[in-house]
Amino acid sequence: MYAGGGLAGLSTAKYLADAGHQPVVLEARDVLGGKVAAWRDEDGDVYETGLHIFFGAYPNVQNLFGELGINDRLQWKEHSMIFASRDIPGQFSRFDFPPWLPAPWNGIFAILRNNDMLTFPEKVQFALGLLPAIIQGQPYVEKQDDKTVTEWMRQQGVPARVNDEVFIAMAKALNFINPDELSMQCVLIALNRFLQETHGSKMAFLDGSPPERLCAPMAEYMKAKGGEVRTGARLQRIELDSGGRVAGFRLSDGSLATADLYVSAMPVDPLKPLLPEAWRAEPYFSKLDALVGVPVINVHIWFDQKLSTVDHLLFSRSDLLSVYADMSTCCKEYADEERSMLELVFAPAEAWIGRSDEDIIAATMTELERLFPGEVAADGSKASIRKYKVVKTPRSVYKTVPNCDLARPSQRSPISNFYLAGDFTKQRYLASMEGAVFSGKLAAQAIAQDWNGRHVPQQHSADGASARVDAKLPAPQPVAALQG
Ligand SMILES: Cc1cc2nc3c(=O)[nH]c(=O)nc-3n(C[C@H](O)[C@H](O)[C@H](O)COP(=O)(O)OP(=O)(O)OC[C@H]3O[C@@H](n4cnc5c(N)ncnc54)[C@H](O)[C@@H]3O)c2cc1C
Repeated sequence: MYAGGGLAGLSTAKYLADAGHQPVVLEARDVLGGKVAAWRDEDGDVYETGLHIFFGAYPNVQNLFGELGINDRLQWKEHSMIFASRDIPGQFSRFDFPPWLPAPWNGIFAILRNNDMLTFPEKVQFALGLLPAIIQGQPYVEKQDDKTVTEWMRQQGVPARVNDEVFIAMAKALNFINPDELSMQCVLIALNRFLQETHGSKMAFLDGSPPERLCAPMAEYMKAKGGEVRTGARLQRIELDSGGRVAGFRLSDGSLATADLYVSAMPVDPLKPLLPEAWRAEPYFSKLDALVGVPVINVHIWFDQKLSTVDHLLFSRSDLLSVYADMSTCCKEYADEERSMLELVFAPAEAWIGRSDEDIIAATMTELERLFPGEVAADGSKASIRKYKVVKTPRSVYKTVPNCDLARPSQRSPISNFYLAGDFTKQRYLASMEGAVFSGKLAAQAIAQDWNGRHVPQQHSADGASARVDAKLPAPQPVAALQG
């Protein structure tokens, strides 16, 4: 029984269905996908919770697409990173990764070739700052969770301009916050993947609405194996038995959903208030208090004409915006040769999440004036807005501030019949679609290990006692089959 029909819940269910279980996914909303959820407006146009990019460094997502037979739905773009100029309106600067060079040389080549953003001495100083990470590897990366990106830059003697030119954009893209808040560990994890894997930073767009093009095939796959998906089924209380284990999920309609095993694949913010009092003293659960979702806003503007955009993700490097794309060019289902639809991530959004849609659109238009000086005017006197949609997520992915990595829980909880999945749970891919899918796979793997019928699993009880748990479930497939 799984609460949460985002990518983590669907991934857990998919991999447990593969292992012979009959998962039931309970999703509170009437749409699957969670942070990749999307809707259609009265014209049939899609608007989304977030502009989503898939990276080459997402092996579990790519395996999943392969297993579902939907590889062709990923629209891979040129291997480049494109940044708007901070000083010259309408100018862009590219980092092009040559296809004929393997990692890390393709990345080094791309950085050395770009002279618009950093000078050669600044690149050298940044590379020197990174030396400890290159020499000491993962232990060093983990230690950097105690400082922000800005603090790390200062400590390593990296010029402040490197922070301003590159890392404001990167921090906003990674976690919707600025580098003076983001943990340096987060940046090093991303850089590591991008520099170690030849295609790590290559980007793809899904070819249409995520609930239809990705979540539906996941749901169909597990349903074909005996699973079930119920939308509009909101978990309201976790009922316990006399031993402190889960006895059932009480739903908001008053019904009690029962099963052999329970998984929460909800985001950390709605999970915390649902944790039973009896579990709260356990550090595994109490430390979740340190994880808090960050606000973000996703803006869609449909224009009456085609703007001069490219078929790629763009880093806006503007104060209020993070990344954006012309979805009428980048995404097959949203294609329109005559008119643009810009999808833009508005971040940091703390000060804006309570503001009206009109205010947010007006602020976005002012930023767009700089990005499209010949085509967009804030007063709408150039390209006109046909319509817009603003989707606010007051608590999105967990805010990756220093020291919060320690609070991320493993998928196996101290309660023997309760597991966690979700991008915030411990896995090596941060809060991302890859992290969500991988967390589901790890939760399925933990369940398979604990309930494989060949041994009685250890109960990791809050009081440290080991209790017997009946292995009632069908024997799953070998655990190795679940690994990414
Ligand atoms: C604006 C934006 C842009 C993003 N861009 C990218 C990107 O480019 N690349 C990338 O990799 N990642 C990106 N992400 C992050 C990515 O979307 C998430 O990391 C991932 O989708 C999280 O999946 P999840 O299953 O862990 O959580 P969620 O998607 O939040 O799913 C949790 C589910 O639980 C449900 N739920 C909540 N409470 C209950 C309850 N009481 N009972 C039952 N169900 C409940 C929710 O409705 C939801 O469906 C972006 C996120 C946002 C918001």
